[in-house]
Amino acid sequence: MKALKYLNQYLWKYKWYLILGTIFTIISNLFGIIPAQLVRYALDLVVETLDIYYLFNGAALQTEMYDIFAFSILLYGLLILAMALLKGIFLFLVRQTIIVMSRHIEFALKNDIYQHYQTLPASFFRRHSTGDLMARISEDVSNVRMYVGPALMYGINLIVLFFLVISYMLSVSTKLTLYVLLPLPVLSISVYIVNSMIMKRSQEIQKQLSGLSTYVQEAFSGIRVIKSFVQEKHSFNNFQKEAENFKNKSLSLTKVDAFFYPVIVLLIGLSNILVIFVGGQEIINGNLTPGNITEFILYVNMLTWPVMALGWTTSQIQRAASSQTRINEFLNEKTTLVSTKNIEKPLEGAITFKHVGFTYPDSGIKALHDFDLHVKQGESVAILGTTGSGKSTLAHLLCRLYDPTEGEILIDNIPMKDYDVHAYRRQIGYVPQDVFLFSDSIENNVRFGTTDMPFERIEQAVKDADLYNNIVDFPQGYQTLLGERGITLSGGQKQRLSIARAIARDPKILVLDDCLSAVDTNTENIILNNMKRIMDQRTSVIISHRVSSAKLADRIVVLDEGKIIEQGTHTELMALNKAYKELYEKQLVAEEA
Ligand SMILES: Nc1ncnc2c1ncn2[C@@H]1O[C@H](COP(=O)(O)OP(=O)(O)OP(=O)(O)O)[C@@H](O)[C@H]1O
Repeated sequence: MKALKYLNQYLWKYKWYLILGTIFTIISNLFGIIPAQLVRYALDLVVETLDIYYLFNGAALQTEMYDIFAFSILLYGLLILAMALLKGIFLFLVRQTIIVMSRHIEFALKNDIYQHYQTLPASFFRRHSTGDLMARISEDVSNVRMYVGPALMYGINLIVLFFLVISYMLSVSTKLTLYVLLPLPVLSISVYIVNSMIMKRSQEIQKQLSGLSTYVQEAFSGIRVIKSFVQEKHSFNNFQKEAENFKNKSLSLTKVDAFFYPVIVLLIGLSNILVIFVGGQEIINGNLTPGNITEFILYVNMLTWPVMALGWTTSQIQRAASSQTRINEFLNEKTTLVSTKNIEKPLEGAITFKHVGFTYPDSGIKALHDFDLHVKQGESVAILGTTGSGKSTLAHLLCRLYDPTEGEILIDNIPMKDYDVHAYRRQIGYVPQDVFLFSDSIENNVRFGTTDMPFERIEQAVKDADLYNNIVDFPQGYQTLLGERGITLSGGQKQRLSIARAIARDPKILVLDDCLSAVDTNTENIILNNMKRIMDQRTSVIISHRVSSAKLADRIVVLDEGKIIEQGTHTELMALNKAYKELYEKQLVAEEA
């Protein structure tokens, strides 16, 4: 429950909706209660006037009396109708304030969570699955909205109605009020118990459903593998098992539902029987009128729905509390990638690694050991190494996706940590190993949020990445849609588009993480030569496991198990006759073969 305190700031922000909503709830309930008294007056009028009416049997006055009597009844009827109409109008206003407030809170909360997600470091996204992140920003926020919306609305309504109805009941008869209220706690508790059962089973169904959807999503994403390994039958059997589980869980919920509603109706019926029995005795004793009993029955029935809603409301609050706990868990995570000095200045591009060591926090794997390297401004350095030697880790550190666990990195002789994180990253062009393109046009993928980027710059970047000829061949050119809604580019085209995106931003430091692996050696040479031209006076770090990508660099650094084992130019390393030369010859033989 404590977790829900977090929402108070939003409730405070939209307090006027809440205050007005409460006022409208009081008014709408008043218009709901007054008709019960009108019914009492009308009924008592009928009972009393009928006796007098029959006394005047045959007299001319009887017709006159009938007219007055019929007019009064009609008036009561019209008044009741008017009250119902007014109640409806105010109920509409209640929803227009409290439910609207809940939608505003949902919107604000979603925005805050999304914004917060974006501040969190890469390690956070490694620890949590995308499904989990999505569930917290969608399903959990929806649960929380049910609390600040419908649950709050029914809660306020319940308090107001209880207070009003019980004071009206007490003003008529204390004894009858006590009898009437007797079954209500039982009703409330049983609704709560059954609701908790429903909630538990619904959650299980929800979990099973998300398992089922994940299975189906994965099966269709990997449909090519399933088909080529002729695993359709096996895949269907697995699906059937999951679906069977889902069916059984849904049936168990239906059982509870089917039992629940008749029990509620029975308990309400019991309250009504009590009113008629005890009230009937009171009428015989002359303490109450038939109008009073009718009024009471109306009151009891008025209380039933809110009492039923009490169980629902409490379980919604519980559900919201557990959802908010999950949301708070992420909101309380703070990024460790902060800057103390927030320096914002144009970079020149000199990079110094000083005894840098790095251990991945989640796996404990030490990816870099005592790494020392100085890259001059404008120099191009190739980092070469076997798989798992720590090359991508270097790229992550250069983009400040992680901070070194030992030593430090200096950029233009200033610790990287002192730069404002965003201002620093804006000057880095990063081409990741796993290319990621958005389901958008080619132009927007290159532009990527920089709305004021001139089209000529995009075109030049595309030409430098050797993608121009491919794009002009597409019927829609730069407006060609990619991803789910559009075409699928080949692996090499994707890599080149990703390079165009990085160079279009005119970065001071370019980090290419093995991003030429899917292009042929010829294209690789064209791109690297273009890169040499554009990156003149800028620094580039070219990470690769291919010698062909490395040999054009000013300097080559060979990495093994997170340590530098050789460095120098292509000619120097060839002369050294060690790891580089061995790799070069191996790859040359493979290429010739
Ligand atoms: N996010 C991560 N969390 C935990 N361990 C990681 C993570 N990324 C990499 N590692 C581990 O760190 C080591 C270095 O990985 P890295 O990706 O830097 O190698 P690499 O040289 O780029 O390899 P490749 O050429 O195959 O991409 C590996 O042992 C890897 O398993």
